[in-house]
Amino acid sequence: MSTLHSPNYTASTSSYNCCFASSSSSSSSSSSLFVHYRRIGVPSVSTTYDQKKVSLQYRNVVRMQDGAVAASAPLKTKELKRLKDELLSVKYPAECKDSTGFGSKEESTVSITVVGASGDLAKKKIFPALFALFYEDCLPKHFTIFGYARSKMTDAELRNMVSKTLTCRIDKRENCNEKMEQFLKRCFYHSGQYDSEENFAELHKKLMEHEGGRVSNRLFYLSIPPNVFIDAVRCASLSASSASGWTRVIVEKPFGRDSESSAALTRGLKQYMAEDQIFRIDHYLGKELVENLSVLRFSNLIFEPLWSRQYIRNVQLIFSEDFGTEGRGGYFDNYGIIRDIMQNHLLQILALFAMETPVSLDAEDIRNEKVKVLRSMRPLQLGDVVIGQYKSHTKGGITYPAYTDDQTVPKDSPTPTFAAAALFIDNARWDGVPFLMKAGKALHTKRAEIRVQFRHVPGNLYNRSFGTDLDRSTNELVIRVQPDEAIYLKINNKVPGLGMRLDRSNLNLHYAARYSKEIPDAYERLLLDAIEGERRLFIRSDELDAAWSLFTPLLKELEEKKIIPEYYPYGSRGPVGAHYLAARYNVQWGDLRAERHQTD
Ligand SMILES: NC(=O)C1=CN([C@@H]2O[C@H](COP(=O)(O)OP(=O)(O)OC[C@H]3O[C@@H](n4cnc5c(N)ncnc54)[C@H](OP(=O)(O)O)[C@@H]3O)[C@@H](O)[C@H]2O)C=CC1
Ligand SMILES: O=C1O[C@H](COP(=O)(O)O)[C@@H](O)[C@H](O)[C@H]1O
Repeated sequence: MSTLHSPNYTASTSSYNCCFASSSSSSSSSSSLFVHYRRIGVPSVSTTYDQKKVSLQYRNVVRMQDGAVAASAPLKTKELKRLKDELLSVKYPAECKDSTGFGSKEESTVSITVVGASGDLAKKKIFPALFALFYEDCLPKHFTIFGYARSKMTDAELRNMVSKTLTCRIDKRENCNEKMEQFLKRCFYHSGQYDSEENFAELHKKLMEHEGGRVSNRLFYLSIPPNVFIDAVRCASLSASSASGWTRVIVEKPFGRDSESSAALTRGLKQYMAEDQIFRIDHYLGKELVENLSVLRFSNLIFEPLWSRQYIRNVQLIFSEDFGTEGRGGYFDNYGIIRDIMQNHLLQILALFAMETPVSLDAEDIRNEKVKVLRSMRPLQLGDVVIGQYKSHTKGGITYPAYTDDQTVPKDSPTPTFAAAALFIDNARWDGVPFLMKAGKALHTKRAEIRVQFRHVPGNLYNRSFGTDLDRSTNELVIRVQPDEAIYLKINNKVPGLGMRLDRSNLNLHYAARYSKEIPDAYERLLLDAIEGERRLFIRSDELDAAWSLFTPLLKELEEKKIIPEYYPYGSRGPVGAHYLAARYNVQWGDLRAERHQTD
């Protein structure tokens, strides 16, 4: 057993505590080393961490589950010392990356303006994500946050509003209140119109005061309705751009309603900003398990060889919410579930799932592959789509509203709140494999997952043991994006005992059990990436065009033919038509099958 001694490496040059354990004593010629270092709160955004260097030089150094580093193979004392020195000179990145985007750390500053700061998204997601980044020391030393909206508010009122939605990580609550106060002191407010260059010029003046003559980098987060996107970008660009550093804009969806309006929006934005200044956000790309999709595929030998029509029978992308459009009916009625979820979140996941191996992890290489796969897809056919809308339902004495009970929704609205669709990728890898999507509001459960159903084992010796439902014997890989993140693979195994009975079990990577760390919110990752100029998780304009060309003809047809949605009760499993659609491709929805068979 290793003994643990902690030389408490908190020298001023190091931001980490280290502890070393040796198998005998530290003076022995051969020791095993256990190094655990933990950040102690010094901002590390400009530190560098060369993991490659460490792993090349010390092949027996491995990263552990909680970010610790361990070297369990015996090391010579000289090596041990060299490793110690090396590790102390290398800074651990925590969850933050190199700050190359910030310019020289001491000289530059980042100003983040949340345009539409009085709104729902700003309160619910953007300010909490910025606070989480601050809490994790991921923001640069010099930063300022401005809220901008038409509502009249003082700085104190903004801080009061923002403070109501801030929370600290549940796994690390040290100095929580203190950190919140420090954060709120860096938040300010300016009231103005979205189309007023004059009002943005006033904002510019205030930003300059806070920037104090440093190189200024400016990020505008457009958390406003799409009809004012271009006005706000024009004013920000003409009156509040940085003269010395970068200026970037994060644009929230919806990016148009169809190919034409999306192209018009892109043209409008590009009048004032270059493509590399525009960060189109799809927050599903920032979710932990969506980020992990490429790691799973490209860093495990066992998956990639199976990742094609040869072994995969169908892929299912499932999104469901157990609440309706409450409060957002006005927005939703103009878009519907296909535009709200399928054309962006689910399609983005599909592209990452199905793309070819990119040349590198560079943003452009990944986005090139995503565009290729989107362009290989067949536009959706009306016959391959089922739409639904939720109706009122009473359960346990509680009456849940119909979609059209919302005051902001017309009584006769045909807008779908549910849709299921079969999509196809006409390329060599995926020819003939149905990709089934299902998205709905006011269903019985909240979940987002990817289900990969594999083919039957040819000539399976154990077929007799499975009874009549042979589909139950096929392997299924489930990537549960939320809630309760997990990746599990269903396999067949023998029930222990003298007989020969088969069972189905899950090989399960359950995140909560495996990692004690709280999973960051998608907006944290994406905001940090935008600050750092990392575009990998943002949508490029040609990707957007390709995505819209798949859905626009269908959306037009649905609207022109005034297709009536199939009604389903609030809190149900959705329209039965979705089952017929799946059955046409010889598929059973994995989520519903899982509910029928507890072990699935
Ligand atoms: N809320 C959410 O969960 C999500 C939102 N989005 C997108 O993010 C953006 C912001 O969403 P959200 O915060 O919900 O939007 P809100 O409707 O809350 O609008 C944000 C702010 O914009 C201003 N505003 C509202 N309506 C108008 C209007 N007609 N003309 C000009 N200004 C207006 C208001 O500020 P003031 O009156 O003070 O100027 C409001 O506080 C939208 O594009 C939305 O589609 C995307 C994903 C999820
Ligand atoms: O973009 C949107 O996403 C949310 C769901 O996001 P999640 O992170 O909570 O899963 C959805 O409710 C909303 O309608 C849609 O606009």
